[in-house]
Amino acid sequence: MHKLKFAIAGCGFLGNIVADAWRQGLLADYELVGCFGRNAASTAALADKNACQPCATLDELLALRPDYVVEAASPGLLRDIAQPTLSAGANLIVLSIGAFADADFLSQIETLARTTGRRVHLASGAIGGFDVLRTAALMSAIDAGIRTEKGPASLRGTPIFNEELLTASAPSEVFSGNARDAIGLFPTKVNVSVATALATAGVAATQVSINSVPGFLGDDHRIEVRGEEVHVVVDTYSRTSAIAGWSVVALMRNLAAPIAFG
Ligand SMILES: NC(=O)C1=CN([C@@H]2O[C@H](COP(=O)(O)OP(=O)(O)OC[C@H]3O[C@@H](n4cnc5c(N)ncnc54)[C@H](O)[C@@H]3O)[C@@H](O)[C@H]2O)C=CC1
Ligand SMILES: O=C([O-])CC(=O)C(=O)O
Repeated sequence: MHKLKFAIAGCGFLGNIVADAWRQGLLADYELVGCFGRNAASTAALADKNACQPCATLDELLALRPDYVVEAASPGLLRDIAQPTLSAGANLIVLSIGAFADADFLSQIETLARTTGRRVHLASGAIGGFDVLRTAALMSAIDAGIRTEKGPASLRGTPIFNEELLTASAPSEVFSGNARDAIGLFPTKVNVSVATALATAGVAATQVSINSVPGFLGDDHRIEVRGEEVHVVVDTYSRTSAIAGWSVVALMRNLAAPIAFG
């Protein structure tokens, strides 16, 4: 059977979930040909475990002629690899969707995807329901928003963090604004808000509320869209971000399936 070739860019937590799923036989239509990352040890570890090629550069990875490159690294890496990947004839599967809050970058990649005949697939990540969200957005003007709850410790390292959040007894809203400002403040923590915005009202008009909830473990993302005839709520709780890696596995299965969703 002819297999589609895929490669992984970013050999951390989520990249390994995809590779592990492949090794366990859940991506039977694919061959994992290589992986790439800036951390040589984690790149070598993923390659060893999966008997694929460890690559020190994107060029090395693209020389393996993958049909799909799975980006599981960072918004910065997505910016670096999107153009060369499409130009080399590969399709992209993206987790660091926040990079597409930049309208110029988004439009440049959209144009390139059209001219190369390749596609960029946005993984559902830690949320979902893009089908019904996109449908609702077509039907009438909509109000769209996403309310995220996180434990205070997971906000450490962000500009809004302070130690008092750790001892607070009540939930508090630590950010309220639009999706563009949210990803600017939390570049690796709210890809979900940009994904929601791209599926609904756009990054300027999609409301984002981020809440610190004492004692909360994991993330809860509640997306709500109201139109003239429809009211959609998509609420996803996940104890860890593993769901985002698994969403790539589900997406890849759909891409290769004879009977597909969407
Ligand atoms: N769409 C969604 O719902 C979600 C998206 N994400 C995003 O997925 C991405 C991956 O997340 P994790 O696997 O948890 O991160 P991680 O930190 O465990 O792994 C990322 C790997 O990519 C490598 N990397 C990062 N930037 C790089 C660069 N510029 N060049 C080469 N290698 C680079 C790192 O060395 C690391 O090995 C992140 O951008 C994260 O924000 C995470 C959770 C949900
Ligand atoms: O894992 C999550 O719940 C969300 C997340 O990190 C992101 O959107 O980047």
